[in-house]
Amino acid sequence: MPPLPPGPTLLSPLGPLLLLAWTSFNIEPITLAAKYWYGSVFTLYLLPSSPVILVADRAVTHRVLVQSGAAFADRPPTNLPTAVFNGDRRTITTAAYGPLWRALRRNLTGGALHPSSLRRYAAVRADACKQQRWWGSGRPRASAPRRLPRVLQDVLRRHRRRRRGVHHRAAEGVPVVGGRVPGAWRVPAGDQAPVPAPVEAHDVAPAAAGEALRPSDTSTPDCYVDTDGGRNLTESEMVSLCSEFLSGGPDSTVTAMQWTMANLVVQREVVQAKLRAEINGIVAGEGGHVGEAHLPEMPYLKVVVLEGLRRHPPGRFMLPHAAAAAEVTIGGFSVPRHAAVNFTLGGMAMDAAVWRDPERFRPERFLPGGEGDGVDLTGRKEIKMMPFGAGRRICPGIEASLLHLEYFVASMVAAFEWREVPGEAVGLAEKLELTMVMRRQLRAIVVPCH
Ligand code: HEM
Repeated sequence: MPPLPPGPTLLSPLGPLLLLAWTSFNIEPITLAAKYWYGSVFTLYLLPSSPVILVADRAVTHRVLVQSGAAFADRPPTNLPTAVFNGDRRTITTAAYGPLWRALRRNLTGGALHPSSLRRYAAVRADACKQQRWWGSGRPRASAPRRLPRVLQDVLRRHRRRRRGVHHRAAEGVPVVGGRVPGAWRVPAGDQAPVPAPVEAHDVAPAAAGEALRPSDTSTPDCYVDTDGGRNLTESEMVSLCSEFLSGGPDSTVTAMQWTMANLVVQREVVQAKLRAEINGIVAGEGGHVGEAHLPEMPYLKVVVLEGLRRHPPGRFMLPHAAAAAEVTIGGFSVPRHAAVNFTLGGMAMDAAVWRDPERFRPERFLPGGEGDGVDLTGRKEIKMMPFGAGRRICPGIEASLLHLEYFVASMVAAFEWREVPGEAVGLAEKLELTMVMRRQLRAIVVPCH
């Protein structure tokens, strides 16, 4: 077999110390230096026994994730803490590439995240926007950071419907433990492709944690996996699935939204004013209220959101991938079966070979004639930026996230002018938490426009 990709051996003893010392330790600068010294495929030993193979080249990433199909669509085995929190590889994010992963993912994309489902929740989003009206006091407020996560989580969590008198409470279709748990798809046993089939809803009384689930409603609610080979999901599996849905999704979206709003505050007179002019031109006759039907008519809004995702991708790496078979190579180097393989998603979006003046927030680069014109976020043809990943494991929340970003950014800009607090310049320094957030939270004066 060819050797592992080269990499800094010094990190082998230092890696665990760095990780222990800083839980939010950002390895991005190390990957930049490693790329310089070792080329675009290299190995980092953040834990001595677990090499991470990093790919820092757009063309190689395209070959590995898109052209090679499923070759790198697996995930590495989970360590103990991840297994505790993620139901031992029984969530979409952690499941091995295979029938369970396919079933879980199809249930999400064909159900809760299906465009028709997303459309159905337009009223919840509109309601969330109405609740923001109190922001417009003209006084400085840390509005965006405090309210945005709540607004989005409201949207994702409080999807209420009444069917035949039964009140379902579900997070875009994900069962909520402790409330009413909607039924879901049955995953057939064996290796055949899972065929979704609705099964009954269940009711978990809040006080009855641990008790058996009782069928309570035979309507067909939004779905999630309920059974696997004929068995019910355990409560801990349900919690893991709910948590996967409710934590990563809103967190990444809110992060992207805050960065976009921050840049709109910094460039109030140019970018924000241009965006408001576009929005007003479309919604002026409707009291400034943005409806989702208006969004396709707003090309500048789209490029503002794209530039936010390019300049400040919430994650700088993907979730770790792994080879789906033994004896696989990348760029002539060996990739052991269960080794983590990752991609420098953040670095690629700042690649000066593609992006002119990449540090600058400049939405115009995505307009006709610009270097980002026609960019494909799924990276099917080529990878220029990939805030949602690429290939088989690409983020299934991509459409939902773009809708939320466009709708909320447009609504916030239509309703308020966002101004810098005098004497308090908006800082664009970063801090690594679950996602790459603003080191100093955005504070802005929001002035009602209507
Ligand atoms: C701006 C918002 C978001 C960004 C930037 C983002 C980004 C990503 C990235 C980079 C990955 C890793 C892809 C890979 O490993 O190849 C991912 C995976 C995933 N995302 Fe998102 N995401 C966002 C929103 C959401 C939302 C709203 C949901 C669902 C409600 C979601 C659910 C998932 C799931 C389940 C996976 C795992 C996919 C798999 O392993 O097959 N994400 N996301």
